[in-house]
Amino acid sequence: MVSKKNRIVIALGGNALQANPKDTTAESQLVTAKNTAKPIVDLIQEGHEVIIAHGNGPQVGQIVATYEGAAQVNSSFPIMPFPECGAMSQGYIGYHLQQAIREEMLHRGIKKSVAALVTQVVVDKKDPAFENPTKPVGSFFTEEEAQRLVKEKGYAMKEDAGRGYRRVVPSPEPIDVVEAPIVKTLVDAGHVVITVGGGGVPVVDNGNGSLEGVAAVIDKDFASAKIAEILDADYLIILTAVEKVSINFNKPNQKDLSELTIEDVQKYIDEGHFAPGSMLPKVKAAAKFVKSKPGRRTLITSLEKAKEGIEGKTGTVIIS
Ligand SMILES: Nc1ncnc2c1ncn2[C@@H]1O[C@H](COP(=O)(O)OP(=O)(O)O)[C@@H](O)[C@H]1O
Ligand SMILES: NC(=O)OP(=O)(O)O
Repeated sequence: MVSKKNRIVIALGGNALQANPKDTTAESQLVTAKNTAKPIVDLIQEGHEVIIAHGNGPQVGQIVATYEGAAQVNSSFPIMPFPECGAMSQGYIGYHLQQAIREEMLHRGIKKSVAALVTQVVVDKKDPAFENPTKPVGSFFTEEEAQRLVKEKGYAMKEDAGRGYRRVVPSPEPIDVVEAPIVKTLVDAGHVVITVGGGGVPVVDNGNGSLEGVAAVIDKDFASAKIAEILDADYLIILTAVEKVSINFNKPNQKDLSELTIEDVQKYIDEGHFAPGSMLPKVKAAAKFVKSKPGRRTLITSLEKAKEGIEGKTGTVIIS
């Protein structure tokens, strides 16, 4: 699929980075990051300019829950605001990715630097998403546990694509990436950049030159499409837990798709084939990026199949 030298934004799923939902330890995530680094460094080795974005749904939820748990044990322990937890998740995941990518590049004799940049993304404080939480964060719960959390903590809980119940938080649309000029400077200079982690820390512009963090989680697929547009990227590659996008997902008549036009995407969205909070934002972000300029393409595939997907052997390609 990717032949000549290109500028490529790779979006890594937060769930995909915690490959085993039963093992959400940092040690396990670092192992996944090391495996993830391989197909990323393949692209770097081929001479492509690579920018990495990543999700943080499970991780930010776990950070929030850790602070809440600590405050229950010791009331002098502060509750950490959501945007600060988002920034921590960027540091946590960015650290793993930069360590893994650096090591893989060193191993292959590639002399490049990699840096994770704490990135703020501007959202509209009047975005209707604030009234309707949709973004799943944190661990998966049974229906019973979810009902208890609604009662005890006032969380909004929703079923997540047949995998169990998760807390949901508002997910406003990304408008602008505050640090985009710095990302561009670093990429132009040949460095590998990890940015818009967790969709970026959501901030609103107060109109007086100051930015203020807000309690939300931006969808990293939309943030990735946004930074890809700003950087004039050729490709957006969304790596998640499934090899291909499907229609009739999880049903006996499930059909995996290899290629989708933006018209197909709209048709299947209208028919309700993509679960909100999981596959729906991916296909929407894919179509948005492809539509933004002729020649742009998006690939959606799994971390494990990334290499084959990039070689055009599997995955779902979205074209105009
Ligand atoms: N139509 C569909 N085709 C493929 N996967 C789907 C579909 N609808 C929902 N899904 C689910 O979406 C998941 C990807 O979303 P999610 O786990 O939120 O991604 P991320 O890797 O970005 O964290 C897949 O693993 C799958 O369980
Ligand atoms: N922020 C975000 O989109 O995270 P996930 O990829 O984990 O859903």
